Amino acid sequence: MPRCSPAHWPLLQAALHRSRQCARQIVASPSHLAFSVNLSKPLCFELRRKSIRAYPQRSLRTMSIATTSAQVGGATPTGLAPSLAALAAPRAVRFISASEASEIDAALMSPDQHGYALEQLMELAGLACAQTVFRSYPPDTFPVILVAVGPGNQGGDGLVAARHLHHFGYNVLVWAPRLKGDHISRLERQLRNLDVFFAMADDSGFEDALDQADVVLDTIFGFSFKGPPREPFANVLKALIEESRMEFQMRRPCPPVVSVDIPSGWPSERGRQSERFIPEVLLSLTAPKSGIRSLVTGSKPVRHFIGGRFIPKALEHQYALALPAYPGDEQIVEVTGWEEMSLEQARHLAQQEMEALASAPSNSDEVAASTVVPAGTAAAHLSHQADAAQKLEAGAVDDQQKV
Ligand SMILES: NC(=O)C1=CN([C@@H]2O[C@H](COP(=O)(O)OP(=O)(O)OC[C@H]3O[C@@H](n4cnc5c(N)ncnc54)[C@H](OP(=O)(O)O)[C@@H]3O)[C@@H](O)[C@H]2O)[C@H](O)CC1
Repeated sequence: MPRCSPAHWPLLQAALHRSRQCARQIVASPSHLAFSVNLSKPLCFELRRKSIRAYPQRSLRTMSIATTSAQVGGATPTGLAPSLAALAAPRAVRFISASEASEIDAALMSPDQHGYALEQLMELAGLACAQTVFRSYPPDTFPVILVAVGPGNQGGDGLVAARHLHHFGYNVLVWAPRLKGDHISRLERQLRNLDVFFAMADDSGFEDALDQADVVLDTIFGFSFKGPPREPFANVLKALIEESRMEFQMRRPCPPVVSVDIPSGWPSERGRQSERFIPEVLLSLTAPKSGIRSLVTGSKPVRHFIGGRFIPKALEHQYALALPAYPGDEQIVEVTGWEEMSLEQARHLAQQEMEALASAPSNSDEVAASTVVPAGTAAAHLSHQADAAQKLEAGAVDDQQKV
């Protein structure tokens, strides 16, 4: 097994980065580090005194590097491992169908499987919505937000988001014509106690609020929308459809819209272009849905985030979700312009991660000290590590790198 010195780490990072390979699942202990690489193009690494050579090798499955904390310059392996994963994450997402999304929700909320309560997931989903708005349209430039709330769970996400957005410093207007159920009433109560403004629950209430808004959070319908829109939502959706927007633009430019999972009114799998409005930003909860493929990929993708940081690794593997790494403590990760990953590729990746996990150190001391670091905990170090790797790529990683 090769020995690794501190000088090798940036080179290894650069090699992974350059070859766009994926170090997905990392197992680290004070004395051992192992990670799997994306087997679409397996790599072997040869460590040299001052450089590292990477070359394709068919049979290689998991690379192991023996090291010690002393050898990595005092940095903890858990600190190093995530930066590798983040640097090398693949820039592709897998799209799931509406029925897969419902199945995943059911598994998350089954007491016998993952045990979540809907309210917990809604809270995290709503926080992700609020973070997406804040990241895309900060309140110093876009102080007034209209949150359009629908009758299902996505409407609940919207009410949670409205509360967070209030605390983030926005002036929040809520349009919510059909609030029902105990939990939804509690969320409404929380907002009313914060003096959040509720617009009249009809078309004119929506249009007045739209007139004042600098940005709109569209949480009317998610992946359970079916058939032609029914009142009281039909006219409001018309107002958001592009042609109606143009009329509106004669009075004032239409505010940008942030949609969740799928723009409201879009059929979740396919549908006519004329029935759609185009949001500026899309947040996919859990994983992108197949209905938004054309919106977020190709030559003119809208800004795209993934949120809903609550998927256990086992579930991610079961559905081959191939989720990207979330940076640090954030609830969203930006994936704008990422292309589609096929189901086959995603399954392959899931298989590799499971193998990497299975090949974790088995020695009892090591197991006790080891930490399984999912790629999702990785990217806190992303930007400065990426800069460092780019510089290294330009200079230190020389012609010895053959990939
Ligand atoms: N795991 C996660 O990522 C989570 C995501 N969440 C969010 O939940 C939605 C899906 O929630 P769901 O309640 O299943 O569905 P919707 O929010 O899309 O709305 C269903 C309601 O919409 C009504 N509906 C459906 N079609 C129409 C229509 N054509 N016209 C009018 N109204 C319509 C439907 O009414 P029915 O009478 O048909 O029952 C429902 O009332 C997901 O997208 C995420 O945003 C969860 O919050 C947490 C987990």
